[in-house]
Amino acid sequence: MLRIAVPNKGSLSGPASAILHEAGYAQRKESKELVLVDPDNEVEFFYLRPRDIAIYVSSGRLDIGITGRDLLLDSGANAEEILPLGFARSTFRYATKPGTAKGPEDFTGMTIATSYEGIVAKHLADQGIDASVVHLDGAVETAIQLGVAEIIADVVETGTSLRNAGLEVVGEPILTSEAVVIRRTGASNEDPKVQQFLRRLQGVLVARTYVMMDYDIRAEHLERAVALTPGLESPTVSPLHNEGWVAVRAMVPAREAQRIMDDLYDLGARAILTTEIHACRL
Ligand SMILES: Nc1ncnc2c1ncn2[C@@H]1O[C@H](COP(=O)(O)OP(=O)(O)OP(=O)(O)O)[C@@H](O)[C@H]1O
Ligand SMILES: O=P(O)(O)OC[C@H]1O[C@H](OP(=O)(O)OP(=O)(O)O)[C@H](O)[C@@H]1O
Ligand SMILES: [Mg+2]
Repeated sequence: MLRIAVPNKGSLSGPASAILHEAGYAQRKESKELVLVDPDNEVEFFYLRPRDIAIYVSSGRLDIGITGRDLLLDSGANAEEILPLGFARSTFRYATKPGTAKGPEDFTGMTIATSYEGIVAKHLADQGIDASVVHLDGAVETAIQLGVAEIIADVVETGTSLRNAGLEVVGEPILTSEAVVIRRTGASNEDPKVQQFLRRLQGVLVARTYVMMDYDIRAEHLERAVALTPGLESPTVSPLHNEGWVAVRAMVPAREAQRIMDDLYDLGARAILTTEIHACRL
């Protein structure tokens, strides 16, 4: 059985279970369940604290895990990223009250509060900055108001939490994060069960990113239409009963679908349809 770690709480938990469910795996019905066996797919899911997942995976007791890139790096665990998943996107940044510092070079002698001590200590050491780091579990934005630190280093998504605390980002982002699939560093790439798991998740990512587009067009405009909808390999072109017309079918990026439909219409295409893709293997 493939043993997989899944976040049990926080921002990663819901979307991680959702992508696994879309990929055809059984998922827990209740947030208190800690282990779930999916016998049909020969997989066992362990619902663990997101912060602990890299440690379990690096121990070799679990084959793979879903966690945040920032949590993986912070843990210092012997695990590596094998597939980015595109959700729980954020940046990790320093922030402070306006006027405190222009950049990390001004942090010398100051105290930085964070839940990600590993990332911050390494970043400061790499930059040769001599500052103290104080570890807090969460809600670190309040640490400045309460005088525990002059600077914070935290996850920033929309920036709302910082704004509400009267803080502003300082310096460049330390890193950009998203949910990722991880495995023990150097673990075999060839395990067919792991390969199948990754193909299924990739299939969901593609199905989320693309739509299927169908349209009819006069054969003389086909080349220009196909340039707009090149598909992944090459579009399917079928004859229509009406002579001089063909039907075209191709995958297109969902984000661009409306613009492509407008351009196809202007070229003379008609009966332009898009349909959602539910699953795929590339
Ligand atoms: N607002 C957010 N937007 C996107 N990703 C986030 C956000 N907050 C946290 N994350 C990501 O979630 C992961 C941290 O998960 P964790 O469960 O420790 O914290 P959380 O999601 O803030 O939950 P909580 O603080 O409620 O326990 C990290 O990868 C982090 O980048
Ligand atoms: O830029 P934003 O969109 O505001 O998102 C970022 C905030 O979200 C997370 O906090 P969370 O609500 O999980 O609380 P926590 O600080 O206790 O983890 C994170 O720690 C930031 O505080
Ligand atoms: Mg949080």
